[in-house]
Amino acid sequence: MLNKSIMDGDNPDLTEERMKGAFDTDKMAAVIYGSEKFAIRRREITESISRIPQLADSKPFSFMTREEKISESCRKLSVLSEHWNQLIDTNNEEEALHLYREVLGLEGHAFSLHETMFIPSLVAQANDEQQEKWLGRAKRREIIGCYAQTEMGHGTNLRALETTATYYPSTQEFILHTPTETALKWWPGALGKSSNYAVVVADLVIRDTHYGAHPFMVQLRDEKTHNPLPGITVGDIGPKMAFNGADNGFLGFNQYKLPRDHMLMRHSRVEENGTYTKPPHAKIGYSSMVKVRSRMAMDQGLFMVSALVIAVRYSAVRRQGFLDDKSREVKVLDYQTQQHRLFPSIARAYAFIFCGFETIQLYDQLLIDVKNGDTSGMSDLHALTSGLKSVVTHQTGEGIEQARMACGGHGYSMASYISEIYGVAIGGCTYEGENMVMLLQLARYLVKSVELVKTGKSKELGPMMNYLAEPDTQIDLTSGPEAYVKVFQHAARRQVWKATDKFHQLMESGQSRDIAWNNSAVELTRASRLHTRLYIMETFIRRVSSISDVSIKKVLIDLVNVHVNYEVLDIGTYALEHVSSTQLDSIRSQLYSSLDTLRPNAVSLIDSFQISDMQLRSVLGRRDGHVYTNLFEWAKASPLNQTHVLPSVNQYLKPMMDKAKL
Ligand SMILES: CC(C)(COP(=O)(O)OP(=O)(O)OC[C@H]1O[C@@H](n2cnc3c(N)ncnc32)[C@H](O)[C@@H]1OP(=O)(O)O)[C@@H](O)C(=O)NCCC(=O)NCCSC(=O)/C=C/CCCCCCCCCCCCC(=O)O
Ligand SMILES: Cc1cc2nc3c(=O)[nH]c(=O)nc-3n(C[C@H](O)[C@H](O)[C@H](O)COP(=O)(O)OP(=O)(O)OC[C@H]3O[C@@H](n4cnc5c(N)ncnc54)[C@H](O)[C@@H]3O)c2cc1C
Repeated sequence: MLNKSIMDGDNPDLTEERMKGAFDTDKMAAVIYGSEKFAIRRREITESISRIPQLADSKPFSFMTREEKISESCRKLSVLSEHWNQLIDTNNEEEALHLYREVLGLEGHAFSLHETMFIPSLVAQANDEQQEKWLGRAKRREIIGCYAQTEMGHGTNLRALETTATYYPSTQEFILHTPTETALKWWPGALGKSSNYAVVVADLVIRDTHYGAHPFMVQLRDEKTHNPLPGITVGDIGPKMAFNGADNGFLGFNQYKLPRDHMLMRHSRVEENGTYTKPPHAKIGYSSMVKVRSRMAMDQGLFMVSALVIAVRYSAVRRQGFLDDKSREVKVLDYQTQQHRLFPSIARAYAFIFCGFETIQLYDQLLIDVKNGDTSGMSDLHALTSGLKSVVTHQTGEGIEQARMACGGHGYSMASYISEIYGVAIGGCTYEGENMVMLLQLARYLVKSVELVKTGKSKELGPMMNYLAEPDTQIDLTSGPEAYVKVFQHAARRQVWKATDKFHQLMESGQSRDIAWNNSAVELTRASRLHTRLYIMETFIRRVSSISDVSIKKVLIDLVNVHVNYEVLDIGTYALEHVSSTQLDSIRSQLYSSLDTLRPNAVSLIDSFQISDMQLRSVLGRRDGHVYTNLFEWAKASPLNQTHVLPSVNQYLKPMMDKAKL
């Protein structure tokens, strides 16, 4: 069987789609998840979870209050604690993330930041003795940690953080203090109620000299009672647009004492007498953010896929209107507009995930290099991940919203669960650095690269930057996807140079650097987006070219064709400077025919992600495709439907109507 999702009793429309698939979905899963071994492990973990009934949701998330969601995830975490070693290799981050996604979902939980930022901060920033003291405890989950950096008044501008950590050689202690209301830590995930420890980022002060943001390991709560320790004010910041299973929190310090060895000292040090040793790279303390940004292409790709699994399956069973055959309504997936709405996002999701693999590996390598004293790769990865997190979060938001609309009215219902996926995913446009700000970080790197070319130092260009020094050439669009890469290179190069020239001209006209930068900022962000989209396209093509299995490669080439045609048309205003409007018309025709080519494999392409019904938490997107029965059952389970007459009717509406009758 080529599509491993075929089951007796499924909706025949979906079975028909699965029969049409021209490739083996297990083999595709191995490509998506990087190896056959991991794809198998994912399935095994999912299977093992299904044998532990206490790990199932006690009721649909959409019917739970925020308090119930938090309690439910804590209940499951306590069940999981009995099964960790039997379910996963606890040293394998990807296995742990898969387990969390299955059992706890995407709405957040007590350990949301423990694995993603707290432990990585200890790994990257704590010295060997500190790791000896805390890392094992954190990994065994004896303590729960989070990452507390953002303050109510400042998130983006780290240099303006107000929380101080002042060192006193006489007592060999730091005093952590929150000098103003705006200095309250505000937003850290799992800080409010769950965590008893935090990596706190504070301005290091020694003898009135401010050394800027540094990380400190801080105990927040008593390990026996879980009460906040004296000098600490901590709580939950309230409900959010989504992600309400997490207790994002606030935190204030009132002259809170911290032993000297609680500053994380792998890279910078404060000696007993207050002597400060600076780190080998000024931004090395920012590594936890780079770690998360390097994961975001993968994580956002998976968010988009979840919405697409729902929308594509639903579109294959939803019949509405007629095409040729007037005896039976068509599957809405047969409409060109529906395909145009969904298939380019499927292509982007694959592309993001392939990019994500690369950037995760680049971060892991950087960690090793930095440990060995080599910080030379930091700027490259910072620039790359800054652009990538901004582009993928924005496009993921767009893709998920299109998926919702593609499900018509039912997409708007919580039964689809798409609104929750959307709400969680677009948080990524903000966290780990607001998107515009991060695009401008990449732009700094791009501008410097142009300056290298201008001053004859092209040899010093970083990875991916050589195209900035190349001349424009004729593009032969019949020569395959590489020609589309050339279009993107031309468009990105032109925009990067244009934005840089504008910035330089404004400075030459007398504007200060900062003002000239601000007056060029929109053009600079456009340059960063084009550069990043070029990187995504190149990575996608490179990954697909490396595949040896013929049937897998064939369908992925079809997907690449959708991608390159769609992307070039999407940057039409930039591309027009390099391709004629007649060529754009021909790209348009190719896009429509590539949608057609992909159509028979659409369901198998999204089934290949092997996202279980449990993980998807969507009534509309279930594997069995019995949409209408499932939807009705779900609505009947709504708390509002547990009585025929609601108390509020008796209390307010009936008396009001009765009064009106008098
Ligand atoms: C970078 C800043 C914007 C500026 O920093 P600053 O110090 O002021 O720097 P400048 O003086 O301007 O100089 C810039 C130069 O420095 C270089 N630089 C900057 N950063 C780096 C770096 N990291 N490495 C190398 N070099 C760097 C830069 O290139 C410049 O160089 P040059 O001068 O041009 O040569 C900084 O202020 C900043 O980073 N701001 C952003 C702040 C930020 O990102 N905050 C993040 C806070 S933490 C957070 O947000 C956490 C969120 C967690 C969310 C997790 C939620 C998960 C939800 C998903 C649920 C999924 C569930 C599924 C299950 C599961 O997976 O668990
Ligand atoms: C779901 C979620 C989870 C989070 N988790 C954590 C966590 O675990 N730990 C933690 O410490 N923090 C966390 N945060 C906080 C998050 O990191 C910050 O909100 C984020 O970095 C953005 O900073 P800000 O809120 O200060 O935005 P602001 O910087 O105030 O952004 C407001 C506007 O100003 C613009 N702007 C600001 N500066 C510039 C500039 N220099 N140039 C151009 N435009 C600019 C932005 O583009 C934006 O349009 C979380 C946030 C969310 C939403």
